[in-house]
Amino acid sequence: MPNVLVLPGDGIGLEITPEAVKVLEAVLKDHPQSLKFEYGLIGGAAIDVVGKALPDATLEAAQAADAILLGSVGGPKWDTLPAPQRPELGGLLAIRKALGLFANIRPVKMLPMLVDASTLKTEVVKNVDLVVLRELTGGLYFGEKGRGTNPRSAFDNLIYTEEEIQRIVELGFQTAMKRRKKLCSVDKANVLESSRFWREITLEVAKNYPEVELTHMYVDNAAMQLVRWPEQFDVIVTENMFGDILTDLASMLMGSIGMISSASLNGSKGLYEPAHGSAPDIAGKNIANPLATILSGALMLRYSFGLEEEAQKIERAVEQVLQEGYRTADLAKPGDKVLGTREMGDAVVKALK
Ligand SMILES: NC(=O)c1ccc[n+]([C@@H]2O[C@H](COP(=O)([O-])OP(=O)(O)OC[C@H]3O[C@@H](n4cnc5c(N)ncnc54)[C@H](O)[C@@H]3O)[C@@H](O)[C@H]2O)c1
Ligand SMILES: CC(C)[C@H](C(=O)O)[C@@H](O)C(=O)O
Ligand SMILES: [Mg+2]
Repeated sequence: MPNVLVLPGDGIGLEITPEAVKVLEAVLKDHPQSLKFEYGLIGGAAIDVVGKALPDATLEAAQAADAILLGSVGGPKWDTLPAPQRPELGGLLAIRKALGLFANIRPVKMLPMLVDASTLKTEVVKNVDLVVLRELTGGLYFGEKGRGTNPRSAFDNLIYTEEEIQRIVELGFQTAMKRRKKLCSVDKANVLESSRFWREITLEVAKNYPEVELTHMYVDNAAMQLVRWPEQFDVIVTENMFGDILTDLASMLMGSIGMISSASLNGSKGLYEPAHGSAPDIAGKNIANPLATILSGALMLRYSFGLEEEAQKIERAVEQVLQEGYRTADLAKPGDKVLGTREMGDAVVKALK
């Protein structure tokens, strides 16, 4: 039986991962393919218990697992630690790098019943259906960093190799081929040498995909265009930090940061997590939106286990619950039926039936 390593992490990670597990168990009940869930520590929770954000036992379990479900890491309690030991660098970035999870897929699709929840006008968001492919194991996050020779200065190096660019851009073209055949590569080639190189490699890869319409866009313009006319995008491929920022922005097209799921892939293994963080401001109150994590569970069934039908069942159940007017607080408008984190998980399970 395939096993899934569940890493709840910190803050609302502890509240949202059980809801995704609950939904995965429910959708696979009576199914010939069942999953075994194992649990591990990551982030601040791991620092507190074993003194390390990515314990060896967690990494070994992740290497052995067929897929990983992660909540979120970080919080004020660990903010004063030196950067490499913090939950973010020492935990999350470390596991992404160790498993070579270079491709982060973040779908941004407007659900019709959430059009009203968006802060943008209906006509701007109603047809949004795009996917961001974020390079996840290179760039600024992983370059050499530190204090300069003048200790009152600091630096972070942004380096991309040909291979790192090629493989994510290649996936961008392959993804576009299965969709509307439009790929927008986002960079800052008017300033950054790494972006000029990114563009050069992208143009080389493009020769193998003549059917795909390739455009290049500077990241500042891309941020503006995502708000102005998001429908123009089909597949966006971009480097690590630009993808981080643009996907938080894009989540609001769907009404909430609590709606954006993600899959981080290396070609054989997948780690699935919501794009949002540990939300210390609402942690422990049973008000966080678990849908991004539940939808990440659907991505797990799709990408790691080939269970497309079951993945769609989860997606349809989420839509049904929202269609019935149920909302977590982040999505709620006056008159909506507001559910807590657990109750939203229960509602999705019920809608599966
Ligand atoms: N993948 C991750 O584990 C991840 C991602 C982003 C941030 N972080 C970490 O999380 C901590 C908090 O960071 P932040 O505040 O900048 O970002 P955040 O995403 O945790 O929260 C930003 C805002 O969105 C809200 N929010 C986030 N998820 C929500 C959900 N599911 N339902 C309802 N509201 C939600 C929060 O309440 C907060 O107001 C930091 O330590 C940061 O490093 C971790
Ligand atoms: C917590 C942080 C390191 C992480 C990132 O920037 O990759 C998060 O913001 C994300 O989007 O997954
Ligand atoms: Mg982020």
